[in-house]
Amino acid sequence: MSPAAAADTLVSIRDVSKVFVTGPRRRPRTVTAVDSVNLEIRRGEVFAVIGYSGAGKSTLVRLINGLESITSGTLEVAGRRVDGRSETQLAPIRHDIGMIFQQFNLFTSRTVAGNVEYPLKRAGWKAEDRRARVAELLEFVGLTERAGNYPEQLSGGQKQRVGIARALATSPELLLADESTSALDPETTQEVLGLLRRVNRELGITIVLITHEMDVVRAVADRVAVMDSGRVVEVGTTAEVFAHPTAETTRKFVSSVMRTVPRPDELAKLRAEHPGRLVIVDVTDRSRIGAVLSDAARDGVSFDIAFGGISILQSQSFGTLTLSLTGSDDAVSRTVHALRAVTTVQEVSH
Ligand SMILES: Nc1ncnc2c1ncn2[C@@H]1O[C@H](COP(=O)(O)OP(=O)(O)OP(=O)(O)O)[C@@H](O)[C@H]1O
Repeated sequence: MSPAAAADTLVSIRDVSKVFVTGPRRRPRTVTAVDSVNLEIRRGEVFAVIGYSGAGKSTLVRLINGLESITSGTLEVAGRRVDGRSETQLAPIRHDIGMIFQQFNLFTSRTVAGNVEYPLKRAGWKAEDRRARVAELLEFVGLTERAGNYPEQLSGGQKQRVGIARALATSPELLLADESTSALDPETTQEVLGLLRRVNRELGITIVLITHEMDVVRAVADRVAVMDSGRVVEVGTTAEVFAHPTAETTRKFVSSVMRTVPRPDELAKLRAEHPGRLVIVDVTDRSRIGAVLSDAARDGVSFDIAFGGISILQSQSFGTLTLSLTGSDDAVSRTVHALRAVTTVQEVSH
């Protein structure tokens, strides 16, 4: 790795595995929760880890802050080794890492201010400094008025905002968010995601966010890793992964929020309705499909849009269109050829 790349990396995960041993001592069973994972998480990014239940997401995140011990491999946060450290050695590293949880994990017997103040007390801050810091944090998350309330008096979204304020108290460089919006309704989810975006942009804090919802990835993540059975099966910018998912699991996730390609049963129906040659074309900012189709019209080829969808993600257009092309065989072939020159074309066989 070049020194510049190293400076950019906040979390470096190299060939990391975690094996749990469960069951009775006579017949132990092993579960490889994280399997030979390699990831570099860059300073300042929002990095999402997505996967179905049991994929190993929570375990991976718990390895990052040393809540679980690493079975093999090396893991560094801000250049400091996390693997093979004692609890005492982990303390200063954890100081740099905040964490928020699905069930908020607030102290029910402490007020909102008391919850946010807690890590400052542990870090040995003076009462006066603690008061000022708590006020600043509550203002940032918009809960100044709620300082004296107890968690049970708050909505789910407000509780998570307290969780965020508490996690930020000691100014960590990294925030780990484990299914931080899964217990919330869609509107509150958007509100909490908006706050996480501010944490990232205004405070410059790197965020590693675990989720099983592709909508959450789309809303906030710069890059995403897809996990399946303990392995990272795909990693890329959110736009790349949405536009060109390669792993089967990723395709399923993307189609859960974006379905621009017809299913096989829908294709049969489209074929029956559209007598022309059916092709599925990728639409991106660079593909000049409109220009090709205008030329095709001059060549006697007409087209119908049978299926499709185009969306914008991280300011880039992406999607697909299923086109039905009609005209002489030669002219239609010329059009398909011209489309291939500007984008990816998938022929739908008859
Ligand atoms: N403490 C543990 N002891 C034994 N097995 C565990 C332990 N923690 C996790 N596992 C197993 O490791 C695998 C990965 O679990 P993990 O919780 O990391 O997945 P996940 O993707 O976060 O799923 P979820 O979204 O349901 O939390 C699962 O098979 C799980 O049963």
